[in-house]
Amino acid sequence: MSIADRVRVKDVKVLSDDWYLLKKTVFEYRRNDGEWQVQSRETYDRGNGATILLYDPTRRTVVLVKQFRYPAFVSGYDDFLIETPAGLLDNASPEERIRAETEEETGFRVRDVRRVFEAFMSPGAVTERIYFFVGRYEPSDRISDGGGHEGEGEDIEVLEVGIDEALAMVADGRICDAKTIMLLQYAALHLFR
Ligand SMILES: Nc1nc2c(ncn2[C@@H]2O[C@H](COP(=O)(O)OP(=O)(O)O[C@H]3O[C@H](CO)[C@@H](O)[C@H](O)[C@@H]3O)[C@@H](O)[C@H]2O)c(=O)[nH]1
Ligand SMILES: [Mg+2]
Repeated sequence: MSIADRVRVKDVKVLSDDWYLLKKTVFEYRRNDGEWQVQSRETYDRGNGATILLYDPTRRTVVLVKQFRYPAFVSGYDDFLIETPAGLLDNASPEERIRAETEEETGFRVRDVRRVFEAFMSPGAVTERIYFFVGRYEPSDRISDGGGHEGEGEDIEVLEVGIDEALAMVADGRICDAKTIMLLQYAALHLFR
């Protein structure tokens, strides 16, 4: 049996269809006890995304990006956010997208990338699934400054940080972005010994 057999959509209202899409859906859900219950949920659809940890196991470093994030700012965070490079898929495959995005944001040309897991980041409200990658780099792989698209408002600083320092930044809160914490912990477990 599929979950689809337990959901009957009754009504879908588009609340906002601007940069991304916000809908309110009324549906019936069949509970574990067999009762059908009417529920209403808002879903915010920005498509799916991809993110990558570039790591150099020889020099024990990783590449991160630092940028202004308005939603974090309005949530009371008065600093730039330090993150792994990431981007929305925009109909491309996750691997295709992460290669292009890494180059745009960091200036590093990526060689081999490896998909390590995928995750819903906020499944109570946001439809987005993020595909997580890791890839090795060397200093000579840097072919431009990166920085993102100025015309789209991107103003990205590229950081190269030692893995131990990056993990210390997670511990003391200087890194507080979920995808970044997930990839750094993956790196501590599997990429750096
Ligand atoms: N005009 C306008 N531009 C927007 C809006 N929202 C985003 N943008 C612009 O759309 C572009 C999206 O850039 P990407 O690099 O593709 O995405 P991202 O913002 O880095 O998002 C990545 O990280 C997010 C946070 O972790 C992820 O949620 C997302 O999936 C992705 O991985 C950026 O230039 C951003 O400024 C908006 O409401 N209005
Ligand atoms: Mg981005």
